[in-house]
Amino acid sequence: MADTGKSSPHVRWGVLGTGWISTMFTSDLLAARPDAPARHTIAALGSSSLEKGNAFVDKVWAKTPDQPRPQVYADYRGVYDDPNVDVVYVGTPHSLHKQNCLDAIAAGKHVLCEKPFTINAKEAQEVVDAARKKGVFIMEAVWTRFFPLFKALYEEIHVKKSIGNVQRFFIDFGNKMPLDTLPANSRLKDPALGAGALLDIGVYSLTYASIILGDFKVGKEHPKIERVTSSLDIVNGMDEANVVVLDYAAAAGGNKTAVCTSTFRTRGAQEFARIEGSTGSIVLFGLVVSVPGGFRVIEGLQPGMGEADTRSERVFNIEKPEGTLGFFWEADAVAEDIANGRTENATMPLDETLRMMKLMDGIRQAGGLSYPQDQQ
Ligand SMILES: NC(=O)C1=CN([C@@H]2O[C@H](COP(=O)(O)OP(=O)(O)OC[C@H]3O[C@@H](n4cnc5c(N)ncnc54)[C@H](OP(=O)(O)O)[C@@H]3O)[C@@H](O)[C@H]2O)C=CC1
Ligand SMILES: O=C1OC[C@@H](O)[C@H](O)[C@H]1O
Repeated sequence: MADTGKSSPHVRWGVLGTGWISTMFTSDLLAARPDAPARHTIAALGSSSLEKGNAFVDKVWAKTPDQPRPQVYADYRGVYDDPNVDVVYVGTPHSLHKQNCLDAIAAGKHVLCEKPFTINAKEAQEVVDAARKKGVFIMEAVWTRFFPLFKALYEEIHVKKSIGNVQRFFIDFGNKMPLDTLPANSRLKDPALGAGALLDIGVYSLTYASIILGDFKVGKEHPKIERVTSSLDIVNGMDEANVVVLDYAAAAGGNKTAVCTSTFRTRGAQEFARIEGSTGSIVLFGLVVSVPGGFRVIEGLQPGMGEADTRSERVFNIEKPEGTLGFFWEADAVAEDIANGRTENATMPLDETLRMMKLMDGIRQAGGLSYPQDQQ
């Protein structure tokens, strides 16, 4: 079991998959962080082959050779059955998440599963039910929620009330993908693997909108969304781009609208989102939507013609250790939860995952986008 001593919690991870996200997640956990609130060991790695697994370890551990190397397995079963693994990290394509989670749960492991949690809400419910029955911890890895950005935004919007009542929110996640040259079996192109902008990156735009317009409330506490309007641009069985408008009437203050877009066709701007309030606005910026860098608070409204400009501006920048992306924040939260015997995380509870999956199911249904898994 995870170390529950009084010192900082320590968890031993078993990673599934050797792709892009497993590389980034693992590198962040191995990076030196002197003030880290939790300790992480990568105890095991599951891959489709020993060759791939060992090549992954050689590459990822090159910068931190003193960190213990994991046991490498030529399948995922080895990770589920490894007694040195406390929590399984699912870094495989979306369509595999359900089975990987169910297998890890059946083996009694805690789970952190990449976003989107599953292909649809039905699959998500199956996994949630299994985890609850087994009594293990499970969370969807919506890592951006764990950035200090949202705590700082809460302070600005709800404590300092720097921009008055929030009225509108605009966000765009543009992530240009080389769709013409990617192989047909790429997870970004193959509908059977859950390809499409909504599930891959639209989930972030919807997450930000939910947090900002939903008064930072998750799961069953989340205010009702009065109307969802959307348009999916579907090519070869997947949405290459989408637009979703969320109208909230029941949020505090009422009548708030979010315009959320995501696309695989172009790279979005560095200033990716804007929160408009009755007395000011906040502009969010960063590398990409999933890796925010901070925000600018603009107190005061844009002057009208002939009016003096009385606005003032402040900037909040997110600090993190050199060379890291910020995956350690969600990993630390998982470690804290497991060490304290919790089976869900308060920032990203299972009801919030189910709510988001249902929201995306509805958007896909309205736009005529279905995956093979929807028929099962
Ligand atoms: N939080 C974040 O910022 C990000 C999250 N993600 C999420 O992580 C998941 C994986 O994405 P990403 O790492 O980009 O994907 P990759 O294609 O780069 O890697 C996926 C890995 O999964 C394993 N795998 C198992 N079955 C298959 C299959 N049928 N086809 C392809 N790979 C398979 C492979 O590892 P092996 O052969 O070693 O088993 C492969 O390397 C997705 O669900 C995505 O949404 C992705 C990027 C960023
Ligand atoms: O979660 C993600 O964020 C970054 C993107 O590059 C990636 O496709 C997506 O899965």
